[in-house]
Amino acid sequence: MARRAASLLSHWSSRVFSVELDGAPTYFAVREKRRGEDAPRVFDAVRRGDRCFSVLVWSSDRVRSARFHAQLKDRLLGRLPAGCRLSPMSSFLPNVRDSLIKGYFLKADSPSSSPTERLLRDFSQRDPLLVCSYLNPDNDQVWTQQLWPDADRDGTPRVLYVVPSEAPQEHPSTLNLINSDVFYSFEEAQAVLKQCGDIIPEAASVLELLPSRAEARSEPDFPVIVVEGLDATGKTTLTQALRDALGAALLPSPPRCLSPWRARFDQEPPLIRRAFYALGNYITAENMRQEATKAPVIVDRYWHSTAAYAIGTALSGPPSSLPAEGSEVYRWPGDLLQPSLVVVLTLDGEERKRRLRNRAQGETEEEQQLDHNHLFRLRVEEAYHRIRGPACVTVDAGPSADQVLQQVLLLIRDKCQL
Ligand SMILES: Nc1nc2c(ncn2[C@H]2C[C@H](O)[C@@H](COP(=O)(O)OP(=O)(O)OP(=O)(O)O)O2)c(=O)[nH]1
Ligand SMILES: Nc1ncnc2c1ncn2[C@@H]1O[C@H](COP(=O)(O)OP(=O)(O)O)[C@@H](O)[C@H]1O
Repeated sequence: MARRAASLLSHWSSRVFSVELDGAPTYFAVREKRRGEDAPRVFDAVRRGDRCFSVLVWSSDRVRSARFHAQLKDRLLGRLPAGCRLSPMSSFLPNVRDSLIKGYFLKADSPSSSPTERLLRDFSQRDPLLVCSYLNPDNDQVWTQQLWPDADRDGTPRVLYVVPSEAPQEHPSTLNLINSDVFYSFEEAQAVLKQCGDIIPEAASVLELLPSRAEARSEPDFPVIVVEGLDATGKTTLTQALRDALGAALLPSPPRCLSPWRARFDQEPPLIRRAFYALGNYITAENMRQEATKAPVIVDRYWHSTAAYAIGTALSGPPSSLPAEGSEVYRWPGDLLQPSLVVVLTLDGEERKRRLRNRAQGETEEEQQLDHNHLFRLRVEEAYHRIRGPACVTVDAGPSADQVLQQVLLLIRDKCQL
């Protein structure tokens, strides 16, 4: 830990800091020498003399960091003076994957800010946090950053000058998705749940249900068809009708064997939650392989949902903030069985809302988000269409249930020679 801390701090002035203001990232860096540039945008709304701070989560244990970061905002808001405003913040070394650390930038409630400062000192001594204070000592455009503890080993304060920084080509939260929001191998996802063993007892039960290893290759005798789409697009209706029309096996995802623990893992931060869903897909793949020796197989959600919801959740802003088409983020895991056909149902927003209202069952927290957060829904929809892997066909789910069924049956006959 000490070695990684030393490495983290030794590259500190090479880092870029990103603070989200009204949903848009602004950037700054820190330099040893004072340069007469304008103050970075993040200080625009700060009155002269106000104090600002940043709180970044850092621990050599990524599960501990993920869980601490998930609780950090509530912990800060629960104890900071009411006037403090938190903005999501991250810091990274340009083009260095796994260099991303996340937290919050906060503007103190008043120039005195001593209650805030006292609280942050208390936090920084107990928790896996890197705390910085920001000052503009001469009341001019120049701001300084002071990384706590206040001084280097030889006792001199480690004061750096804050300068504007260019936006990176790709925001590192994009590359950070890989194997922390979206998992591209059985082992990577399994490793996260193994790391959770001492804090989430249910992880052991899930690990016991996993296949001994992931086996992508398979020449099933019968086709495997996955139906994907946002909530209330008609997946359940269509998959049940396809099962009856084709005499097929119908597999849910996550698989039924994980149902007892789904709600428990839905409470966890993305790193853990997405590893859980990713492992569910590997169990479903085993079930597909077995069932496809006897009859066609229909699956309600699979890898597309896992990846699209993870990407849509991890990033913010409009679909243009997603990684470009062709990015490695959209690749299919090399060890995950590919279905014969993926049908993605699309539906007009108002009709989807109407169907959602008509549907008896409740909504998951993510389904509610889909409705309240228009941009989240657009990001998920766009991610669905950028994912590469098996043949993926978009079907308009607007017509009647029977018309959609007939259209998909024609597709299956055409693509799967069934
Ligand atoms: N099945 C599945 N759902 C995921 C995954 N990642 C996130 N989710 C979210 C998407 C939805 O908000 C919610 C859907 O859960 P289910 O598929 O069990 O429910 P259901 O099939 O009833 O969803 P639906 O509203 O019918 O599309 O879970 C994943 O990897 N698999
Ligand atoms: N093609 C369709 N036309 C009209 N209503 C539909 C159609 N398909 C499904 N529905 C209705 O819309 C609601 C959501 O359908 P459902 O199959 O549960 O979607 P999903 O599984 O994607 O959430 C249900 O009340 C269902 O009866």
